[in-house]
Amino acid sequence: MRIDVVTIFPDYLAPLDLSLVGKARDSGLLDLRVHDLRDWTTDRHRTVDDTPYGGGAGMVMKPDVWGAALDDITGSEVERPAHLVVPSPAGHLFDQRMAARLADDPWLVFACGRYEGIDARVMADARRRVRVSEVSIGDYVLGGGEAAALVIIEAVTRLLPGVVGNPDSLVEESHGTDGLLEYPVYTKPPSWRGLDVPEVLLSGHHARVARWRRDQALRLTAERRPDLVARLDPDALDGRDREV
Ligand SMILES: N#Cc1c(-c2ccc3cc[nH]c3c2)n[nH]c1N
Repeated sequence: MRIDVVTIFPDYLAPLDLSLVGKARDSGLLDLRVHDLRDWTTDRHRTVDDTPYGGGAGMVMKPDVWGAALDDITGSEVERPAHLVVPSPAGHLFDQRMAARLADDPWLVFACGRYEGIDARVMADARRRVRVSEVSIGDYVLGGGEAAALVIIEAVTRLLPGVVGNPDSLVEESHGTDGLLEYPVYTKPPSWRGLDVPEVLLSGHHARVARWRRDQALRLTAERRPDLVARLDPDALDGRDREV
């Protein structure tokens, strides 16, 4: 997979050199390139914003600068279709299912806005040539798209084949395929500051451990995310294996 990120704060994306995403880059599983939007400005002040039509506070990012940048980047490979991902508070809500869909794309280009956002004609023009998705990582306000790009890139990269050592670990986790929150986890010592690991986890009885974990996942999901419970398959709720 190739990922390009366009931003006026390239250093904001420095964490993508580390850990899981850094390893994916080093191993060649991920070709990630970060671009400074100001490289496409043409004035001596390297201006990327201007006042909003219709008035109002703040500034809007200029279409001509973004257009030049996206033309260069998305036009650089004809054999691979680019998918433009634009973090936006007005975007479709990002979730694990969207992460899985994006992980199937061969090429993602992130356009990270700042100020009051990117001139809407940039996305309208891009839609003439490439797939465009405006995506939000949640119902709160950030100062720009870079933090969202970090979140989305990490969630997508870890789903790429070969990135996570044990693919099984992708299954049993919060918001994984069973739609439940993850059960509590423990490691040595068996007792710590007077707090003991639940006995069942020390029993070696795999079926009981599995049942306990599912019960915990159901309990936590019901307590913390009743909205996810509403979406569950009723047959899956009791955790019994059934012949299909
Ligand atoms: N994704 C996302 C966002 C944003 C966001 C994204 C881009 C810009 C550009 C200027 N301000 C922004 C806020 N706020 N909250 C979210 N969940």
